[in-house]
Amino acid sequence: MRKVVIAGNWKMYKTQAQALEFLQGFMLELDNVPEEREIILCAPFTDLALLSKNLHGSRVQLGAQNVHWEEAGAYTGEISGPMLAEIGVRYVVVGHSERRQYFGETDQTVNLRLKAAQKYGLTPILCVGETKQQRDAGETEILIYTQLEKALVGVDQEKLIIAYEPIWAIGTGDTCEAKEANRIIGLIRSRLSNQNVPIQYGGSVKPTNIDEIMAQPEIDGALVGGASLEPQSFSRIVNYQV
Ligand SMILES: O=C(CO)COP(=O)(O)O
Repeated sequence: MRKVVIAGNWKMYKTQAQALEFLQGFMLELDNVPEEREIILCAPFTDLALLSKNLHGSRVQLGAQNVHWEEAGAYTGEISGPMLAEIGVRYVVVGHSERRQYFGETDQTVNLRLKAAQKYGLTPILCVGETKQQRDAGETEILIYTQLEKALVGVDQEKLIIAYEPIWAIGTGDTCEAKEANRIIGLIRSRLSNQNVPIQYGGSVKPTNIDEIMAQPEIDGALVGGASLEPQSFSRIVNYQV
């Protein structure tokens, strides 16, 4: 059985005060969420220790948005797996398109980060997805296969989540049709050796489209940006109706 995993990616939003305010509203809305749904908040580094304390004993797990491949070293501005694990972080987003686009992330560095995450006990959420230009050129499948192949060399598929995030659907309100997301996610699964890897959809997931997305047989969850910032909208998403 594949696990359902709903993760919020807060990106570069929320001071500690704002993170606490979010929890006050959000935690009240989880009572009816079926137990088998994994709920993760991927927060900025400065929020993680505080969130860890406040989420202790709750069902909400903590994720980071990046991890370096070395245990320690002269890497100004980076963060290591042991630093994250020590404060209770369990997941980490790796290879998000914003990191690839603005911070020079490549399939090779994605691969290094995935292996490091696993080495230090974190479950990585690997993001893959095409640009509008690549989609229009009919290159979606080959691009995703290449991203997967290069990212997954030496990676343990027992401790992995994948998120299909078409770049043209991120932050645009332009969601990928649920059926098309389902098709691509099926193709991603066909390239994996472990058929139990949860595969999420990400890109303009909202309270208004989550039910249709989660109704798709191949889609195991969502990676949610903007709509994870408000307690009401993210709680509606984790409370999706089947
Ligand atoms: O990038 C995303 C999640 O990682 C998606 O962002 P939006 O939900 O804001 O489109």
